[in-house]
Amino acid sequence: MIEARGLTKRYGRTVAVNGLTFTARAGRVTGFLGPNGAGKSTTMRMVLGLDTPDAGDVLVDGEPYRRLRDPLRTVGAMLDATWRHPGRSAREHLRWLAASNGIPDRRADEVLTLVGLDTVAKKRAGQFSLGMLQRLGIATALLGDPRVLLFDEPVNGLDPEGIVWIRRLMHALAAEGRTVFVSSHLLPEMAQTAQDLVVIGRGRLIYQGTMEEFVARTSEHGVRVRTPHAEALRTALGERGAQFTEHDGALVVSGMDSDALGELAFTAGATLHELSPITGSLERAYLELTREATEFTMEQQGAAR
Ligand SMILES: Nc1ncnc2c1ncn2[C@@H]1O[C@H](COP(=O)(O)OP(=O)(O)OP(=O)(O)O)[C@@H](O)[C@H]1O
Repeated sequence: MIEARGLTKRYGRTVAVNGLTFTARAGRVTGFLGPNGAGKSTTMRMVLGLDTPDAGDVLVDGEPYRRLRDPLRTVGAMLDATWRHPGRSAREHLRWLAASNGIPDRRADEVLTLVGLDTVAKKRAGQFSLGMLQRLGIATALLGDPRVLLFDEPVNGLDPEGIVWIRRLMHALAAEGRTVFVSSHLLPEMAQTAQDLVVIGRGRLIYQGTMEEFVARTSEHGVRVRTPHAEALRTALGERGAQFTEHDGALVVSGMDSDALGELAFTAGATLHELSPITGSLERAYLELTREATEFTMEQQGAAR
């Protein structure tokens, strides 16, 4: 489990993280989302003791990182997959890390097999592709068999096969009871990977809860229709008191399901070229929520002046 309480970090006049409180639970994949510069990387660095908070604290399985007796066995992370020792092979790199942390040599081979790099274990990491480096970064995070895992943008630059592989791996790690905390800008991918969400904007918490609730609570639902007889349908909708908006030659009707709308169109003599229910999506919910947060913060700043 990761527990942040009132976590705050300033860089000069920039408040990168501002009173952030959240929990990432064990046995779940928690997506960490926010616009560029929202404070995600800074938060992750504080979880890992690489940055010191100005206020608040963050606990990993009940302890601040710096008090962990066996950090690599408690928490593993991949923050920047492009780092590697160019002259060392993947196996040498992992064995060196294992040796300096009291982890047996054979664990290096185990994690290389786990991430599918066993056939290139002796190749120098300087010659690795981005996808191979991502896998090596994940192998490094898994080396100490930790209960808590952090991944910052793990699917960046991966091909579709690599993306599916990472998604499955994260689900498997969470199913083993581990805490998996992952940031990504790829919302459709996150929608399939994360079970819980922590969303931040300008260093503050915007949402914490399940993916399902996030999408259901914030997203608009409705039915999209296209018809060459739009006027007839508008009149019928008006008589029924239904709410609708118009986008790109289509009507988006709320408060009616597609069955009722299809019947109404039929009675109004409006031929339908499209009748599609709009269900919530992570992308839509995310855009709505982060936009509000940005506007709110800007208003606050304006009022303070
Ligand atoms: N070492 C630093 N020195 C000064 N300012 C910093 C430093 N690190 C981060 N910041 C600032 O803190 C804010 C939060 O940055 P951070 O990198 O944590 O955001 P992020 O959510 O990870 O963004 P992105 O999605 O673009 O990676 C930004 O305004 C950034 O410019």
